[in-house]
Amino acid sequence: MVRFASENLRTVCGGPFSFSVEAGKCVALSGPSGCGKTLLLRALADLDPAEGTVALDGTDRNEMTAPEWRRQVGWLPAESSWWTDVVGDHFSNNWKKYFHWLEKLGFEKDVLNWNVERLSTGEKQRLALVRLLLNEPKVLLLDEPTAALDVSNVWKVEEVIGAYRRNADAAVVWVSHSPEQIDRTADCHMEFKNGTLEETS
Ligand SMILES: Nc1ncnc2c1ncn2[C@@H]1O[C@H](COP(=O)(O)OP(=O)(O)OP(=O)(O)O)[C@@H](O)[C@H]1O
Repeated sequence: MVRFASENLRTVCGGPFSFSVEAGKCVALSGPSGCGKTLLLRALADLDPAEGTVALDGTDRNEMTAPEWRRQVGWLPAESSWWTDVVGDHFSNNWKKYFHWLEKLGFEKDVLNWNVERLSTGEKQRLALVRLLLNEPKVLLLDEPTAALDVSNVWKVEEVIGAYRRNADAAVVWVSHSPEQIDRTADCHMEFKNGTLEETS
């Protein structure tokens, strides 16, 4: 089943971008710095205006409210935003159901009481991932989700995303600069070339 598809999408930086991701599959996107990867993810998440169409399970983005689209099409930015002082304030009430993800990523329950100011870049990155998964999105748009992490944490994050993908049958679009990571995680690899996307495998 095609879970997520874009057709002739154009951002300020390029296009047309046409690709689809089946339920439970992962498409990796790569390309040089500044080629427009983040802008494409933001357009897919309906955060920036863009020409063209994007559909989730056959339903066009314009047929849903923006909050509903963004809940189901979850965007993990390269740099996460935190809007209150305490970590736990950012987590939805179902955090207990998914506490094992926090544990898997090296945290104890106490992390919910931590002040956001003390978080390292890598801690923010891992916590922002769990925060996103708590919304149970059908699509994950991941912008370099392991960029700030050591090897051991890279593998843990890959495992959590892989487990979520399988369990939720989620479609994943994963921006990565690492060919090894793309080999480990993706079913298909698309590269930015001349302002658009070319499939490499
Ligand atoms: N709102 C905007 N209007 C016009 N140009 C923009 C806008 N936002 C970003 N850009 C430019 O578009 C280009 C692509 O930016 P983008 O953040 O998508 O790159 P990227 O491929 O994600 O890069 P990196 O790998 O460094 O994160 C950059 O040159 C950037 O300066």
